[in-house]
Amino acid sequence: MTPMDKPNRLLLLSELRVRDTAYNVSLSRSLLTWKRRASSPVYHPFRPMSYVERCQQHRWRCAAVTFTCPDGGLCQSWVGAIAEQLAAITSRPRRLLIYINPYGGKRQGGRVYEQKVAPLFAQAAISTHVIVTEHANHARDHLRTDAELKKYDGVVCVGGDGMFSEIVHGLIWRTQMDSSLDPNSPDETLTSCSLRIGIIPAGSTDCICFATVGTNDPVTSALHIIVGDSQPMDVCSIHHNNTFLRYSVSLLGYGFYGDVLTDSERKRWMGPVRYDFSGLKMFLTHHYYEGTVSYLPARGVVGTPRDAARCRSGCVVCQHNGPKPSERAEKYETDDCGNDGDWRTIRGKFLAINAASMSCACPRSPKGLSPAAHLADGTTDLILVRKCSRFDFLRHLLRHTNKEDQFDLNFVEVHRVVRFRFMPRHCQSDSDLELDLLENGKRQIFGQICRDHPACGCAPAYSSWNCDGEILTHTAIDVRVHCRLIKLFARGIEEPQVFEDLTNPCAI
Ligand SMILES: CCCCCCCCCCCCC/C=C/[C@@H](O)[C@H](COP(=O)(O)O)NC(=O)CCCCC
Ligand SMILES: Nc1ncnc2c1ncn2[C@@H]1O[C@H](COP(=O)(O)OP(=O)(O)O)[C@@H](O)[C@H]1O
Ligand SMILES: [Ca+2]
Repeated sequence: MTPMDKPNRLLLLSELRVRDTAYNVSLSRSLLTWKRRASSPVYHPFRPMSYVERCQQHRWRCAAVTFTCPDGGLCQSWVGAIAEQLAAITSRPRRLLIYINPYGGKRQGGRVYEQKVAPLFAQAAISTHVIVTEHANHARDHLRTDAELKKYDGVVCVGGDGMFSEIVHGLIWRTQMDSSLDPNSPDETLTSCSLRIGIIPAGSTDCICFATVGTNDPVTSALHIIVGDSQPMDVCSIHHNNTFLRYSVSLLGYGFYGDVLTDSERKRWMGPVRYDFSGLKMFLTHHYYEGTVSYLPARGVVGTPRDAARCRSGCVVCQHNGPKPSERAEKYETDDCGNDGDWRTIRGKFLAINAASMSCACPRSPKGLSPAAHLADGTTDLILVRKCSRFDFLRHLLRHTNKEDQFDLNFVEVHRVVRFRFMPRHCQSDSDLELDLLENGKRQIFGQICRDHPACGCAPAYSSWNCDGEILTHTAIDVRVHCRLIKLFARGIEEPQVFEDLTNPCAI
């Protein structure tokens, strides 16, 4: 049962007991509730029943309750009715394909799964096929070609954002091949994946889990999978010269976040703390990059990146803007009869160019890179941080960790877009290239040396794109949002008031 569901028809209402305390217990379709009352006689025990209990900070736990009642027949009616209701819920997965990355985060993926998740899946009678990956892209390639997807109700990854990205790439690719679509065409309207994806967080940032559930807790994620939650999510496709490069669901970042990622990969032995070291180093290095950003603003959508409202469970903005706002991109281009359409262009020197297709909230930044971004509205928030002083950049970064608005600075701008392109300055045209050849050549040579010597002032001409934690091989890219291309076993972050009056909502 999701909090958005309407109250269901009442199926059973009885006075039952838990130990010596009497309760009015009611069962409606998939919702079991009990309220304390004063009462008496001899009671027959049911067998213990598991249910989901909400705890602090969006965590869920599995709890058990044993009811007793005065009459054996009534007891049977209750047990039968509950079993019948649970069997009737078709959204709950019965068979899952699970990939464990033993290499991500603190290298605890296997242990986390065996100790915290497998017992819950067994208790919920979910059958599993578990694959521990042996190398990078093992899960992606298995999903692309080998996996018998018809046998499963969902795919689960145990790992970080990089591991999730592998699953997304495998599933989207397979779905497009099955639909005879060409992933190399940036203008193709892609087919949404039917299988839902579950994330058991065991990586370094785990931003996709945090931003869709509200916490990075393996047990909570396992329970969202068991109750069969579903959260659609936007996906950006990234192309270079009509060649497909990658998909992105969270952060696509050039400049600061690209440099942090490139530097941190060399420090993977440090575990998740590598990002703090590389973050500090890249902040001190203070490289900026020149280039041109063009974008198509999102039109006809409700919501802006500066809204106070947040994307939460049952988000009305996502409901309003879906299901296919990404098609607006094509509409703009054709409406304007070959002109530039509604494309806007900005040239400049940037410390960071970030596209956040969701808030990108994570433990390092609980409100995220773009706090008002939406999971399933068909848009991405394009954040441009222009060249500024170190002090000002620090002010901007620190605002990711407190209540102040990180966009309320004169060197930062944010646009809600459906498509954008980036061209680094030195790729712009042959004449530009000739003019800059000498200078650029020097910079390239010194850039290599000077990465580790920020004081000498020589900056590299190019950064890399950080695409959900993976480094992109190209800098000039064409990015397009595909509305609701995938679905997660999640429901979005719940507002506290959603569950204050639903204390015992889900039987397992
Ligand atoms: C001086 C105070 C600085 C505070 C800056 C805080 C800003 C943090 C924003 C973090 C956004 C993270 C977006 C998520 C990116 C992940 O996809 C990616 C890979 O994750 P995983 O595979 O689980 O390792 N993580 C990163 O790129 C790390 C960025 C860290 C930046 C400091
Ligand atoms: N068995 C493996 N050995 C090495 N790398 C792997 C393996 N399985 C997956 N990977 C790769 O590990 C990288 C990091 O994975 P991820 O789960 O995101 O951890 P982290 O959050 O620590 O980056 C991803 O690029 C993924 O493709
Ligand atoms: Ca979005």
